Amino acid sequence: MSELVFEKAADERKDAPRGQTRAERATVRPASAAQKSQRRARAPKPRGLKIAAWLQTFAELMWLPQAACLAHGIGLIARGEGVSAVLPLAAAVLALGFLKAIAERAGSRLAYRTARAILSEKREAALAALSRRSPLDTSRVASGEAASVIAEQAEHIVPYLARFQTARFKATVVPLAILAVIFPFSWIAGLVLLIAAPLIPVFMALIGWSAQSASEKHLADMGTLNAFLLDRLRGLSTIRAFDAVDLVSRRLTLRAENLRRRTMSVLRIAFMTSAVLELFSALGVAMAAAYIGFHLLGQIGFGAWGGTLTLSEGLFILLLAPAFFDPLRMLSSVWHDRAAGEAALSALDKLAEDGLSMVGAEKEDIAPAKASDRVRPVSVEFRDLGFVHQGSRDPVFEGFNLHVAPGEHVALLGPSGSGKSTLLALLAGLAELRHGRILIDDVTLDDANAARLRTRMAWIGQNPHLFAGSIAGNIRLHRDDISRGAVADALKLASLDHVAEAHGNAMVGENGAGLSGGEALRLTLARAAANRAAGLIIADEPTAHLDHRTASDIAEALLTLASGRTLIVATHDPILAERMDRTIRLNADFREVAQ
Ligand SMILES: Nc1ncnc2c1ncn2[C@@H]1O[C@H](COP(=O)(O)OP(=O)(O)OP(=O)(O)O)[C@@H](O)[C@H]1O
Repeated sequence: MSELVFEKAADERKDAPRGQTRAERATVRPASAAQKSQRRARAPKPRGLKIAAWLQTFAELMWLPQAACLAHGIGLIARGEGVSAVLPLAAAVLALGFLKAIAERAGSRLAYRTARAILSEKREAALAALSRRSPLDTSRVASGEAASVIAEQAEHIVPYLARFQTARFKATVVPLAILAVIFPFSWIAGLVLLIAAPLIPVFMALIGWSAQSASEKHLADMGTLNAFLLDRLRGLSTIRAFDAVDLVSRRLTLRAENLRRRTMSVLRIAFMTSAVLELFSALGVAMAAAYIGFHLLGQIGFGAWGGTLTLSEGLFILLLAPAFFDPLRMLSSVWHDRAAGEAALSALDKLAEDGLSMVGAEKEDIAPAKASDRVRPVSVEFRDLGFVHQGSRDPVFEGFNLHVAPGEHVALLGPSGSGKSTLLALLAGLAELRHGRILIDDVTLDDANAARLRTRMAWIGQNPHLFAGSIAGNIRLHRDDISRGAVADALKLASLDHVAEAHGNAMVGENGAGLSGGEALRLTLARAAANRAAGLIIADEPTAHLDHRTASDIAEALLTLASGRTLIVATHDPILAERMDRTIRLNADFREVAQ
């Protein structure tokens, strides 16, 4: 039944609002304050990230004992001690360095692995939600937009989780630990750092507000440009046919220029953030160094709790001062990961939301039909059917009844909008009924049975979506259980074997480029034929937009395919309808059925 979903997805373009395709709309829009706080609440913090943050913080803290050993060693050398006194300290510095490197590496690996696992989970959830959604759901995200979010923007989550979250934790713990170590030696050096430090977050927050909005606008523009490109590439032949290539390329240039300006403003803010940070950290370190220098020279006597700092103590403070600012500098360098990461998380979460679901969408892991399965025609019954489209007030069906016997071939006729396609979609379980039941071989099409029943159906759509690839690949559609022989039989049945031979291993282009309209339809017939267990063929206007000769060829192939199977076909074609066992005429008021 997967082909049914694929083909309906291709029809989604007609659901886009007028004047602007959904693909054209921005993928990530600047968020309101409420949305932002919601997002922050959603940022995942699993155990792996917490452990990674602790490991990296531990690695950073290793500098404290290293600095102590270095300062003490230099103090010993200054006092004229021999190399033997310094050697154990040098060994300790080396050993601590190893420990630091190991902890740093383990922390980074764990952080990246966890972030990638979260990304995969989020991607899977988004894809699962998309596959559960009914093709009738008009609020479904456009394919271009979904592809851009899942494939490209989602990658921003990794640096956000792996770098920003751990950097933030380090920036909270490490400066406090360093202050706690410096204060017992000199309250004045601690005070200098304590005063310089908060200025950094304050300035970063001030700059961060504009950075956040600039980043979001940048991402939104990137999404719009992606969606615009994808949409226009898909419609390239239409653009050429209407001689609009120049106009479209001018619009593209305009959008690219907008994106360039946005990128520059994000970069400007990024440079400003790091300049401010460097300034304050340099000032902080310089002031601490000036105090220590003058204190050691005896020019400033206070600030060491009434005592005097030794050379080792002074050096120790001097070595720690830059390390005090390091985590803050790191945090600023990954500051921009946050905006992009949170926007990507929110876009993925939006995709993972459930909309109008197919019946039994949760149970898609049903074993496919085996080659040995024999085709068995099925009976179909619509009993007191009531259905209203999402967002619509007028019911399409109200008290509709119809029985189709096993092996019967039925045509649904009726004016445009009378509900033919809707009836076929309901039969395939693409939407929940308002009331009534659909029985297939006396089994109710409900959440428990729909997935299994769908394996016994084959769908032939009006606008079959053909994927770029070989003809055989397009028939098989990743259904590995379909053998080469089955593909050859299906091609023969759809009278497509000579076309397949002529094509050889040549690829069919996107949307069936390289095949005629009739051949593309035959390919859909072959897809249905390859499903050996399909006892029910559902065909939605298979001969629409075809010339008389091709239409009659397709009708012939359809009848061959449907022999020994139940066939329900929606059509406007009286010649095709005539060849069916029975014709059902749906009235325009959607209620009555005339036979
Ligand atoms: N996804 C949808 N959401 C809301 N309303 C819909 C949706 N699809 C169809 N409709 C509406 O339901 C009614 C029946 O549409 P349907 O496509 O079933 O008619 P049809 O008989 O197949 O028409 P046609 O012969 O032109 O294909 C129409 O009024 C249509 O506007």
